Amino acid sequence: MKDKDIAGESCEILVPFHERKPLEEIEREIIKKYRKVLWSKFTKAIKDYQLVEEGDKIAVAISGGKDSMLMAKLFQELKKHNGQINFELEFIAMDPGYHPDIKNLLIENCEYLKIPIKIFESGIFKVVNEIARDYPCFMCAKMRRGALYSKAKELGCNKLALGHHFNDVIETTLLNLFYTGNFKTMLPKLKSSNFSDMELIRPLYYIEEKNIQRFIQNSGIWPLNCACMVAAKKIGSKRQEMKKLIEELKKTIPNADKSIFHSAKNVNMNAILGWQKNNKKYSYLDFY
Ligand SMILES: Nc1ncnc2c1ncn2[C@@H]1O[C@H](COP(=O)(O)OP(=O)(O)OP(=O)(O)O)[C@@H](O)[C@H]1O
Repeated sequence: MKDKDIAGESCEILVPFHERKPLEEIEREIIKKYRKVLWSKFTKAIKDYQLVEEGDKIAVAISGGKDSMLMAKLFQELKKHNGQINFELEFIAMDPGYHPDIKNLLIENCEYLKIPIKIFESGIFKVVNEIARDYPCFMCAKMRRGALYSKAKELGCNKLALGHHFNDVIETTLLNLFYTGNFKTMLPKLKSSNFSDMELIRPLYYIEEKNIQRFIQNSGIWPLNCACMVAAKKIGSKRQEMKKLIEELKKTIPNADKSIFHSAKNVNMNAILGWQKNNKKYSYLDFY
């Protein structure tokens, strides 16, 4: 069975262009054919934001989707080719209560790609379905983050890597702007507020989604497209709405995506009405 049969209705299906390529070829292409759009962007984010440091033990969170599978392979390549920094990797996959076919697809893909995942169960789908029917996505994301941090900590890791990429960053920025009226982006790393000595890192920060899709489809892999069993059929995705909006904007403003991304680096504090820091609100008039 192909996973298009089990995906939610609102999910985009990534259909491979051809049969699965041999693993050695997939690995080689990451650093050769996709050097500019994947490998260099991954290493640049790591360097710019010091995402990987000496002695780190990093829990790489694998959902089985295209983004986190690529992230796993990039980390494995980094370990192979980087001689300077000593770091260790754990690959963790949380089973929130997947359909058995989804779980099998996850396991089979990871076996083929030689990603040694540690799967653990959380029962999140069941809990969310029972106690948070009206806001399942919010609750699910919160519980998922907690479950991943706990597992990472249990394995002795000091960092948790998530597969958010460039487009997730700009979509989040616009979601905040349009739906909550604030300016807030997604950061490349942050300290956990609930788990001491744990950091969250996003090494795909500079990587564009279209290049991840191209790589995955060219590799011949069927990723998990949308494994949600709770909300997928109930709600349309606001993120999808932002994605479409950005595509429209790019037709007339080709660099719109890059400008949204860079705007979070170029905030002019002399032309800002108000801001929040550590839960405290400030107005520019406080400093007038
Ligand atoms: N069940 C899970 N087990 C482990 N990690 C997860 C799981 N679900 C999500 N993650 C992590 O959180 C990141 C963001 O999750 P989200 O659901 O937004 O992913 P996505 O955009 O569909 O990415 P992916 O293609 O990797 O699934 C994933 O890239 C992955 O690193």
